[in-house]
Amino acid sequence: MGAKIECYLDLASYYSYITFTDLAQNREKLAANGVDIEINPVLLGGINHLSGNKPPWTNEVKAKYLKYDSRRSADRVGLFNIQGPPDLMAVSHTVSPLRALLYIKANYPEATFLAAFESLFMAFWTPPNVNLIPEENLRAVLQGATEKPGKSDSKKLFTEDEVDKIMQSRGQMKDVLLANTKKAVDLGAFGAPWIWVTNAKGEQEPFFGSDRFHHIYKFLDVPFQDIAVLAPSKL
Ligand SMILES: N[C@@H](CCC(=O)N[C@@H](CS)C(=O)NCC(=O)O)C(=O)O
Repeated sequence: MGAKIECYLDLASYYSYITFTDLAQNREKLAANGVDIEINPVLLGGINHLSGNKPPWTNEVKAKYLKYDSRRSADRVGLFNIQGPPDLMAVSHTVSPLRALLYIKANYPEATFLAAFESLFMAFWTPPNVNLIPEENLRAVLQGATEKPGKSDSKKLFTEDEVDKIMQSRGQMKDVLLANTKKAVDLGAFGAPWIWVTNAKGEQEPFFGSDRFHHIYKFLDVPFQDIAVLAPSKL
């Protein structure tokens, strides 16, 4: 097995979106360094349940801090317009869109799966924050999804018939979503993004969070630029 980054991500996880965006920006260079990326949809609620954890924002003190940290993290990857839905708890049970993504992953090219994932992330986290639980909302986002997410003038990802098929067939992916979620927990997950990395020597380690890429790249032994203080710039 070659070097690989396997990510376990939920649409309702803010830091999963940051991770997804960061990896999209580095995907080509990682491939050039012999590192494959695989994105696995999981239900964060299931991970929390199975691992005995709770979303950090349910703790008032953490929620206060996360206001700063989430904005800084989004700025770092260029997502300047995202914010949590006001009713995050109510819209977090993303089983239906995650199953749709799993169906797309199993039946379409990787680029289509990635563009669909990004379109759903964008809809969920960009005001006015689409609630993806009602069937008609999910259908509308898939219908509007394009090859370049956010650019309505680029080619549509799916025809109306294809959206119908995805909507009708997503129930088939029930067990796959469950298996992915359990697998993440078996790999040690207590939250998302959970990132399981295999290096060229075949060694494997887990990483938690969108802010661990310096550790991941060191473990993978790929060249990267680490955080370093520079001398003050001269005028
Ligand atoms: N420091 C991490 C935080 C990641 C994080 O808080 N993820 C949430 C979901 S969006 C979670 O599952 N947290 C579980 C925990 O903190 O125990 C990052 O920057 O990505």
